[in-house]
Amino acid sequence: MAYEDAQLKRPAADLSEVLDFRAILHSFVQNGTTPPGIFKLNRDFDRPVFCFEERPGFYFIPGAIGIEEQCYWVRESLTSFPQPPNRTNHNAIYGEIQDLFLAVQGQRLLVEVGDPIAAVNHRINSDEKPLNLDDRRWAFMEKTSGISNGSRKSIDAAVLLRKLRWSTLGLQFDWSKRNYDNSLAHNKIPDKLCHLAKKLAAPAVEKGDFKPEAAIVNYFGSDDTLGGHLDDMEEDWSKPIVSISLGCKAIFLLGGDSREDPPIAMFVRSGDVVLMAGPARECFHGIPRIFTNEENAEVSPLVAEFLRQEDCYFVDYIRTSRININIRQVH
Ligand SMILES: O=C(O)CCC(=O)C(=O)O
Ligand SMILES: [Fe+2]
Repeated sequence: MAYEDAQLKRPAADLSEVLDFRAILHSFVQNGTTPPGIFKLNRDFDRPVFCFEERPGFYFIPGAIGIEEQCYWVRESLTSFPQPPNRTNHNAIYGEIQDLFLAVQGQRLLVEVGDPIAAVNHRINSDEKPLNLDDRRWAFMEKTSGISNGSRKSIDAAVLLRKLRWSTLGLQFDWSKRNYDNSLAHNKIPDKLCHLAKKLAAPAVEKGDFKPEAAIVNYFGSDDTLGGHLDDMEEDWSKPIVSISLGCKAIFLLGGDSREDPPIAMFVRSGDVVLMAGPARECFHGIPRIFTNEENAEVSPLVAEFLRQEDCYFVDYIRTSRININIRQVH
């Protein structure tokens, strides 16, 4: 996942060069035409599916997810997906964090509560089973509790949510070994996500079945990018990666199988779905830019839906963030 690629990282200077599949869909519906090098799949699916002549195995489904469903997946991405045993980028520093989003709503602080010296003293001075403070050294506390004063380290739950960069569902991906680690505790990928991924994957599944086993959820704040990379840790590359965009608009760069191939730049908006299967699994790709300013983020329908549901914490988050859920068959 971590192949840096200067070419893919560079933002497109001229946005008029960036392909806009919403406009492509619009003209296809109006007059049945597509730009040179792009065609619509002939087979019938719920929505038109577009492909590039020069990138077989890559599929773009504009507006594949409706607005209410987008809200549902944003909620899940912020509330249940980061819950243990799913791992997040915060695990390495804080250990398991339970109920991060509830803590944001409660305006709490994550406070370092474990005190290694107290634990040793406790062990020396008592016959009791030693306190297992090393397992849970951080806990959420009320800001008013006063415990954050003094020498204890603490961090605002809202800051932690901002710094959430990824969570992993189903089989857990070990970023240090760049591989799936079957021995790590995990839950099955949620049924609803499994059903959705199977349905979305259909245009890219020619034979056999697509079995969603793992997902990586990427969270992007305004300056976050994802460098050019390949997802090459899954066994069967004929199976697609199903990639769902939520929140702010971004630019997706699709390179070729060589770093020399000039990448194709396209906008990805909330509700768009990309599939990469077969030869497209060997295409470098990345996210060089997300748009968090109001006029370019194109997130207002989603914001309006959350406002209707009176969910200000979701609104605050999604106004300036993008979430990508990408689902994979591992074995
Ligand atoms: O954010 C995206 O649209 C792409 C994510 C991706 O390529 C990945 O997680 O491997
Ligand atoms: Fe990827």
